[in-house]
This record gives sequence, structure tokens and C-alpha cells, in this order.
Amino acid sequence: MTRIEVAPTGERPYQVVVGAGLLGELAEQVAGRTRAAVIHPRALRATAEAVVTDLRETAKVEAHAVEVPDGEEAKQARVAGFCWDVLGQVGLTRDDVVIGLGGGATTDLAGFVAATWLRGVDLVQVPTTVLGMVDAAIGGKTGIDIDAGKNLVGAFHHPLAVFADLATLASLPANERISGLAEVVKAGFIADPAILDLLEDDPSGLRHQRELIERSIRVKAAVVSADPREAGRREILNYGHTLGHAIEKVEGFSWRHGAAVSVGMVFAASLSRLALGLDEPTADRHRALLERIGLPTVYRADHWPALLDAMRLDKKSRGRRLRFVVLEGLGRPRILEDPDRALVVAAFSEVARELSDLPGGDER
Ligand SMILES: NC(=O)c1ccc[n+]([C@@H]2O[C@H](COP(=O)([O-])OP(=O)(O)OC[C@H]3O[C@@H](n4cnc5c(N)ncnc54)[C@H](O)[C@@H]3O)[C@@H](O)[C@H]2O)c1
Ligand SMILES: O=C(O)C(=O)C[C@@H](O)[C@H](O)[C@H](O)COP(=O)(O)O
Ligand SMILES: [Zn+2]
Repeated sequence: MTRIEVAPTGERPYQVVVGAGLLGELAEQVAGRTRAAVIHPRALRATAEAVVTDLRETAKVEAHAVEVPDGEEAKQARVAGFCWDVLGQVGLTRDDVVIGLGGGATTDLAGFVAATWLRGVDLVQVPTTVLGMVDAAIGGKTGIDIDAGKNLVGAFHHPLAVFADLATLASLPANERISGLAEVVKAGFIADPAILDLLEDDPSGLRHQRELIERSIRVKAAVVSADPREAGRREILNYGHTLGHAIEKVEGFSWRHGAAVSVGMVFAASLSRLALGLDEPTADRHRALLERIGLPTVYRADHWPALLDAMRLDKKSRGRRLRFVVLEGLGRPRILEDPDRALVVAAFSEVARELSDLPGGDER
């Protein structure tokens, strides 16, 4: 078992525990509470039942399963409302705890519910996807989507602990694992290039899975510890996300997050080359690696006006100015303020394809 500390300035420090079979650890964490609400997606009903039984029998906690839709469908105001109603019915108090069990969509929702219920109750995150383990469950960003865009409503609310149980990944579909690898690649380009070497050695991410997960967690833990509320440095975790989130919005949240971020990183690498002179081998390494992993690297050209509109509501924007995370070099991210529009269009043209030239299949 590995324990990685997150020590956000001004907040209580907590651990990300990585291992296989962490139910006992979870029971120990919540023992002493009266109630726990385990928010989980439909796909994890059996796992949630096992967790609830264990919490009741081992930790003597009155645990309740709260089932929400799978994936992004859960990140909606009406689903948060459903969860609040259930918490009201079971009488969850400020001494009790919300547990987010699932992928990033579930942990984002559960975190938001915990942040808002009674103006904030304790939260424990149990990510069950690669993406949730390396990114979403850590760092306290919680939220939901609205028609105007991705994650536009939310709160910062750090968990008490994160239990990344590698055994849960056994049932994860391959396309979800691949989507999660996009955030692993992001961690590689912005902070830890050894991650890129490991993925180039085995693009499935399976042979080096544990090392990839732990290295990515360390990147995220270091960044959010230094800047828990995104006053500055934390923005680097948004590499590839300005265009990525816009794609998710324009596609009605039907694309996987990692797939959208993958296209967004190829775009950001092109912008880095055009605006800052990022060296070509590093820029080209993005597309080459993401394609080998099986992630998309192109997007339909005709959606550019809608993407631009969506990017204006990105949380990094200030007034009318767009801001992007770009690379000066490998592992050297920075913010690019209000770049010349011609450069942004030129970078987009490198990922843009006519509809007839787009690959078929379920690339998203
Ligand atoms: N808060 C943050 O810092 C942060 C960081 C990165 C991403 N995110 C968010 O995370 C979300 C994406 O998360 P995700 O990629 O984990 O996808 P997801 O939560 O949508 O899960 C993908 C699918 O896999 C199912 N699933 C989850 N665990 C499973 C398992 N072990 N076995 C079988 N099926 C399982 C889910 O029910 C869902 O259908 C996006 O909404 C994104 O915005 C948040
Ligand atoms: O933790 C962060 O900070 C991130 O930006 C991590 C991202 O991978 C993640 O997708 C996050 O939800 C994006 O946040 P947002 O503030 O751009 O909505
Ligand atoms: Zn992300």
C-alpha cells in the first residue's frame, strides 16, 4: 500500500491511499460516525452494496447507498437535488460523511453534494476509474455541468481521504481506461516526463499501471498542495482543457472527458509551438503518443465558432481575454494570455478535419 500526502495550504492535510482491497481502510476511516451516504453510479451497484454492508458490519455505521446515473449524466443539478433529498430523508448530519464511490463524474457530484449539504459535510473519495484515481478524486474541485458549459457550478471541498483501490479497475471497460490515460499523459507533459517514457514503452498503460497511477497522483498532489484554490500555479492542471471542455460542451457532454482533453492537448501543443517556439519533437510527441494510446487527436472543423464561444466561458478567461495553458518546453507549463487570434486559429487548423475526413468508430 502506498500513501501519498496532499497538504493544501490552509486546509487539513490528507492522504491518497493506493493499493488493492482497501475496504478495511475505508471502514477504519469512517468508524465512529453515525451515518454515511455512499453515492455511486448504477454500474457499481454491487460494489456499493458490498461497501455499505462492510460499513454497517465492521464500522457500525448506518450506511446508505445513493444510486445516481452512470458517467456525465450524474453531473446535473437535478441529480444533485436528488442526492440532497436522500440525505434529508436519511437525516445525514454534520457529524456524518458522504462517500463518493465511482469515476470522476461521480466523485465530482458527490463532492459537490458534500460541499453544499448543510453548507459542507465531510467527504471521502473512493475513485474506481484510472481518471478518478490520478486526478478527479484529489484536490477538492467539485461540480456539475450546466447548458452553458462544463463544471460551471461547483465548489472547492477537499476530501478527508482518498482510497484508490486498484482492484476496482478490473471491471473498467477499456475505453474508460484509455480516456483516463489522457490525464496521465497531461501529468507527463506538464511535470513528469518519465510518465511519457513508460507509456511509450506500453501504450496500453497496463504493464506500468501502478507506477503510472502513483506518478500522476504525485504530480496532482504537489500542484494542489501548493495552490489549492487555483490562485495561479494550479491552472497548469488545465493543460488541454480549454479546447477540451469546449468540445465536451459542443458535443452535449457525450464525449469522454479524456478524449476531449486529448484533442485539446494536441491543440495546446501546436499553440505552444506557434506562440512560444516549443520544439517540434516535443509538440509532435503529443499526437504520436495519444494516437498510440487510442485517443482522438482531431476534431470537426465546422464547429470552430461554437468552440470559440464555449472557450469564452472557460474559468481561466478574464473579461474578453482567452487564456491557455501552454508549454515552453517539456515539463515547463505556463499561461499564455490573450494570444493573437490568428495563432489560435492556426493551432486549431492543425487538429481540424472536414467531416468526410474524420475517422469512423467510437473514438470518443
Ligand atoms: N475534479 C477534478 O479535479 C476532475 C479532474 C479530472 C476529471 N474530472 C471529471 O471527471 C469526469 C470523468 O471521469 P471518468 O473518466 O472517471 O468517467 P466517469 O465517472 O464518467 O466513469 C466512466 C464510466 O465508467 C463507469 N465506471 C466507473 N468505475 C467503474 C468500474 N470500476 N468498473 C466498471 N465501470 C465503472 C461509470 O459508471 C461510467 O459509466 C468528468 O466529468 C471530468 O470533468 C474532474
Ligand atoms: O484539478 C484541477 O485543477 C484540474 O484542472 C484538473 C482537470 O483535469 C479537471 O478536468 C478539472 O475538473 C477541470 O476543472 P475546471 O476548473 O477547468 O472546470
Ligand atoms: Zn481533466
